Amino acid sequence: MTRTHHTGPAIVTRGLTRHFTTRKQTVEAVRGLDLEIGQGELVAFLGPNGAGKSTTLRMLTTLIQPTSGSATVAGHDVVTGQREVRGAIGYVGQGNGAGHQQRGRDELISQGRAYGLSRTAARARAAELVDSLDLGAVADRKVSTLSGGQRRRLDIAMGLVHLPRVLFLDEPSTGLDPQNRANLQELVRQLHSETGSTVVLTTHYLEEADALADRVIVVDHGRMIADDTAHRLKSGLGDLVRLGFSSPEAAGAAAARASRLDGSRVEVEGDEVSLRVAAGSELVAELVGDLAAAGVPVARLEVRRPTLDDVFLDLTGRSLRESETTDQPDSQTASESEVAA
Ligand SMILES: Nc1ncnc2c1ncn2[C@@H]1O[C@H](COP(=O)(O)OP(=O)(O)OP(=O)(O)O)[C@@H](O)[C@H]1O
Repeated sequence: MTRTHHTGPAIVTRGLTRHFTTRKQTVEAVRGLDLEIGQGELVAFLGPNGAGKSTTLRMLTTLIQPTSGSATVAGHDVVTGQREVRGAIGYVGQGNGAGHQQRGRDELISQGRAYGLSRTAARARAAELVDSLDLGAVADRKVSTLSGGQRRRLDIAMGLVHLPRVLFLDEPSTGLDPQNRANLQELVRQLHSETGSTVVLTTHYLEEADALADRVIVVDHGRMIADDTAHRLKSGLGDLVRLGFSSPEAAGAAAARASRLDGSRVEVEGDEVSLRVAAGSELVAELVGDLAAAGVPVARLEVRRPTLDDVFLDLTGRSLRESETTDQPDSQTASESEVAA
């Protein structure tokens, strides 16, 4: 199969906003998102439950309309150019889209037919996908008999049938065990490098965003709070250094000296001093020597590179891992019929 290209960014959003109105309340799921994603980028939307990741994806894939603002995907407006957008994208949602009683291969062929391929072309495309996604051993089994990981691979194959220019994956590895999650990440990476498609995925797995994406867009409460490479987001924080002392007094004295370091942020808790410094390891060696000379020897020492969770904590004052368990979506069960754009 071949595909046509447009020039310009793969995705542009301007003030993209979506509210949901239920009987009880209005939820501002996405609040004024301004975004530009270039062709061929691999981007992760990272954020806790209820942050607005799926809602953003659902607007970009034309499943729901924005309340206000605008978005184009592959050069087409998501409202006025719905058909064109749908022709240009692949979407793998959170639920498994494939029917249960059909064989995987037949699902792929039906999907190809739905996208306008002839029967012969649809068969050929299905065979190609079975081969490239390593589905040979399972393609001729009923979907209902597949494992979670196999089914997820089939879902992705479904999203790729028409060689989409932009592939959206909504939490592709949720519910998979670590081995299958790693396999799936490898598959996404491989697909991205082989097809050159733009790939946008949502995740609440920090490690996934970190390992997979060229660019990480962190969202919280419907807003974008950071947008950069994982590496730059983390290195912007500096290294995290924890020093232990023999007493709180010694820790206080050490903190006073440590705060003289350029750009450091120092906190004291009991007999421990935590600080963040750029290029932590080198400065720490100096600091430890300096403290020993000043009669405040360091008893324990830990230098840690920041994680994306530290970035989230720095931006929001709470940990992404904690907000996973505490931020329950307010009205996840509300049905679409209750919803007003
Ligand atoms: N159909 C709907 N009706 C009412 N509220 C909704 C609807 N869909 C989403 N919401 C609300 O919008 C907010 C954002 O939800 P969304 O599903 O976009 O978050 P998310 O970041 O994808 O979360 P998760 O990681 O749990 O999938 C949540 O408060 C959610 O309850």
